[in-house]
Amino acid sequence: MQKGIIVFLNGTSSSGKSSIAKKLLKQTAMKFQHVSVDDFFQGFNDFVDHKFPNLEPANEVDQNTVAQIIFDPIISMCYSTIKLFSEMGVNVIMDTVVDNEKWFKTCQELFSGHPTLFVGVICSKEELARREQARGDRAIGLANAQFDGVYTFEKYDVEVNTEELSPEACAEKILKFIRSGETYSTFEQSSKKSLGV
Ligand SMILES: Nc1ncnc2c1ncn2[C@@H]1O[C@H](COP(=O)(O)OP(=O)(O)OP(=O)(O)O)[C@@H](O)[C@H]1O
Repeated sequence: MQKGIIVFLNGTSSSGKSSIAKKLLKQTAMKFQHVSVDDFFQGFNDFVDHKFPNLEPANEVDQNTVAQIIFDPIISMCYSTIKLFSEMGVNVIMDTVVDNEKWFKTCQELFSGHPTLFVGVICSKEELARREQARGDRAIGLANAQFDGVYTFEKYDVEVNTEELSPEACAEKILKFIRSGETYSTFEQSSKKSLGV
């Protein structure tokens, strides 16, 4: 049974991942599903808001504790969903920032044996800062904070520089690689420098 391709878009916030994903979804030559971790967090927030509208916490819970209790399982759920879709033969675009070694290794373990196309979505710090200002819906400095944790790889299957290429051209470059029939070996062989967990 043929597994679905996982298109792993590796880029910081504002690098252009969602814009590329939109173009991949719009074309008709090949079908994809778009899986973003944001949707899983949104689902959790909606669940709490609707199911527990009168929740009155008796304790202050700090961000680290929240992250340990709920962020990790939510992120795991997102990655597992991607794996499941691939197992079902569905092509998936993975649109989430993986900026630490722990989560990168988790993806590698989970996606082992699944064709994972490793795409470097490249953009300079200066342009990321400019986009962040222009968007107004992301914390200023977020991309810069993620930069060193995200761009730690020497090799990708496909590299797209979003300062030079439009989202359409980036999507076309990715599709061209898929059509070429080359195998995707880079992801399994990659390792992230130890940059914190
Ligand atoms: N190839 C491109 N050329 C020019 N501008 C771009 C390009 N790709 C994205 N942008 C612009 O950069 C901004 C961020 O793009 P996008 O939402 O695709 O990034 P992202 O990586 O998905 O960010 P996040 O992870 O924060 O959701 C948008 O304003 C978008 O219009």
